[in-house]
Amino acid sequence: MTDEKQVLLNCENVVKRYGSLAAVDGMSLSVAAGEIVGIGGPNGAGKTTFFDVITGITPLTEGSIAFDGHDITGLGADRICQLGMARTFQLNAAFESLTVRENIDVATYFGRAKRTFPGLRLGPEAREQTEEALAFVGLAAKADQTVGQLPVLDRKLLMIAGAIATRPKILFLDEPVGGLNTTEIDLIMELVLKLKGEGMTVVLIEHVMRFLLALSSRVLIMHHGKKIFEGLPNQVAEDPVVVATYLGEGTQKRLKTFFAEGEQA
Ligand SMILES: Nc1ncnc2c1ncn2[C@@H]1O[C@H](COP(=O)(O)OP(=O)(O)OP(=O)(O)O)[C@@H](O)[C@H]1O
Repeated sequence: MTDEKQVLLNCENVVKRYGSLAAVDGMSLSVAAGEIVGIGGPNGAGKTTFFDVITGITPLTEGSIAFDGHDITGLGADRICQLGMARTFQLNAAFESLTVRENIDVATYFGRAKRTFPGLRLGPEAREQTEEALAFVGLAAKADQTVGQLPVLDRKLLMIAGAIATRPKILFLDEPVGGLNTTEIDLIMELVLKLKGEGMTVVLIEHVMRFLLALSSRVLIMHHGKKIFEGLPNQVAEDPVVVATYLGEGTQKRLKTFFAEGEQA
């Protein structure tokens, strides 16, 4: 569990209602600096909505969120980003007709408290943020390509680049490997480990359990807007409620083998 002194993010009893539907229904989560926390759960469990509420994309209905010494409950996404929180999206969101570099420039600009209006002008420090992010994810050689031409892997890398260009203290990744093949999944895994190596705190949502469980130091499983499990990665497949509502027996068996082989290695 997290040490009180190191807590970077603290969500308490967060509720998000859409009409009569409680998409997030009393979620609490503490994340310590340097942790990788994984969130899983069936489709429609409320995982993305929980990210949306934390990152200020949509206002919460009830509860409170503290981040890095600030009460961020009710703040907008730009202000929250400027305080050091960045995210990627499940869909490959990008400005299709802009180049890779221009897309990251937009993110860099969004993350800066001091913006130069009018127009999207970046000073030398902001330029450096964009170039660093490009290099970090390995997209520097494609910086001048139009995003519309990029394959799925590069689009995923682009979103991560945009997020880290804002120099966040915490990074939220929403299904960073959805739609990728095994080699590509491994590449993103390496990238997340590289970020962790640099001290980044990460919260990630993923259905690819191998990815989720290998990277996370702690895992939460959501169902109907609620947390139904919180524990170590190797405990997930042991939990009867998680197996019944999410994993199924086939995945449970595969995951048990995965951890047994890991222990032998
Ligand atoms: N803007 C919205 N308006 C109304 N209902 C919404 C809205 N956004 C999400 N929901 C509903 O909230 C519930 C949770 O959706 P959410 O996308 O957060 O789930 P999820 O766990 O991320 O699912 P997935 O794994 O499929 O991405 C769903 O029933 C969804 O239809």
